[in-house]
Amino acid sequence: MAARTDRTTDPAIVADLLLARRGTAYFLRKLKELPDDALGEPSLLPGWTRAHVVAHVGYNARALSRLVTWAATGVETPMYPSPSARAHEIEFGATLTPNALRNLAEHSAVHLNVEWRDLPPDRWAATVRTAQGREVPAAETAWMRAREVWLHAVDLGNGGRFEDLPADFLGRLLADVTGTWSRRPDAVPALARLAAWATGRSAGGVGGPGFTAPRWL
Ligand SMILES: O=C(O)/C=C/C(=O)CC(=O)C(=O)O
Repeated sequence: MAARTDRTTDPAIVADLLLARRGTAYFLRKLKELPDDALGEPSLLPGWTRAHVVAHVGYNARALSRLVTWAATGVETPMYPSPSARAHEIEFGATLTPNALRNLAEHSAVHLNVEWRDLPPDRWAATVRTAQGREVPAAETAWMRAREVWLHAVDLGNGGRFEDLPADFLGRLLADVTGTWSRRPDAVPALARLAAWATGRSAGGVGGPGFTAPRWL
């Protein structure tokens, strides 16, 4: 019997799927390195334990699987019923046992992978709506997942570093951030500081006391 592989052969989608899958492997590796009793400790995200991060990453895979199902069937299947349902689910997830959390992270990733694998080539262009209300082609789910797994691997706070993340991921992440900031007047000061630093015109760096990066997602 032939091995089952992705039905899409579009080079851009194949590359994004690879980035998401490598990020998932990295996240799951950082999770495996954590002993059970470390999951209740704070993550690098304010107000979230590592258990919150793991629950969020698991539920994100389920939410993205719903978008892929939407693309496959044409039946609207939102990521989450509402922002409060999303927040409630993460709070609930953070109370799961370490074993259940590990299962959630792994099984949801496998499920998303199968949904991607089986999505017919012509359905990757189908429009779906994200939890932020953005209308995007289903192909964007691969990049959305890559962003979640690479960033939240660092947020686990057990040694994951931006320096370990692939350069193509970092470049695209910054393009996402600066793209969002350039459309938001309140974020222009941050954009200006970043541009000054990146072009070698600000020896003082980007941040500083009392200067917090504006939201980008
Ligand atoms: O990229 C977007 O428009 C939305 C992304 C998310 O909502 C990712 C999450 O924060 C999540 O799945 O909970």
